Amino acid sequence: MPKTSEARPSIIIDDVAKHFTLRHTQSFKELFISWIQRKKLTSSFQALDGIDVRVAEGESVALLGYNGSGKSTLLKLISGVLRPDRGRILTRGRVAGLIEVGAGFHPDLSGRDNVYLNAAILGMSRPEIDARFDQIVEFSEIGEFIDTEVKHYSSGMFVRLAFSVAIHTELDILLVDEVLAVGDAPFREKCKTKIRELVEQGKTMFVVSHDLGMVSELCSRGIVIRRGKMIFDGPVDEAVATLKESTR
Ligand SMILES: Nc1ncnc2c1ncn2[C@@H]1O[C@H](COP(=O)(O)OP(=O)(O)OP(=O)(O)O)[C@@H](O)[C@H]1O
Repeated sequence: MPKTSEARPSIIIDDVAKHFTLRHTQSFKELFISWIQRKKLTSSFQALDGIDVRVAEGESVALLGYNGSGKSTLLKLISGVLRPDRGRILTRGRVAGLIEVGAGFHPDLSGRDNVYLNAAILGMSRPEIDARFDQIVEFSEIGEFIDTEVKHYSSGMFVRLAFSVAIHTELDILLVDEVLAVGDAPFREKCKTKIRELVEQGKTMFVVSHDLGMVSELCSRGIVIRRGKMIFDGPVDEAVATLKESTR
């Protein structure tokens, strides 16, 4: 599918800014001393500023940047977990976020129960989950551990199950934050294949990763963020080069 700006927009990010308030006290004593000394108890940190992005339906976009540049914050804004201070974010269709993977997982529940719980959170009905349950488990390769409480899972198993649930839901936009780094090599390959399939089906993909080889393979477009500002938006190879040339 040609990735032109004439395609229907899937995500519109319009002059978005987000700040966080940083606290500088821990205990009541510190709070009291700061108050006596008239020291500021908090400061404001601008995590994102003036972000303008339009993503067309079916585009796969890599979000690149060094640690703390604001990538996860932007994905959380797109998914609606956070709200921008300024600007607006519009998304078309259902957004499935692999952001804080397993955030909806309950450690004391079995893999099976967590599949039902998370798929329901992602908007699937009970009959839909019943129909896809075997596929979800098969893709995750959890096998006989599906009835074990997830607190006994390894971190890779946990991510595999969470990823599998998310990609088997009915989605239009998939937000992927670094999860692919956690699975082992065979699973990563399988995820890449699945992501390519989803892109071919016209789904929109926003991928955050430090694995530049992988994002170059999966994405056609790259956006580079440095200290909360967008410094590049264009072909993914040029985005990777821009990142490598830039400093934190
Ligand atoms: N809830 C919060 N409260 C205060 N500061 C925050 C909060 N969330 C993020 N930040 C700060 O905002 C900045 C951007 O964080 P973010 O997680 O978006 O970076 P990132 O580019 O995803 O980094 P990484 O590559 O390390 O995952 C960081 O300095 C972080 O400390």
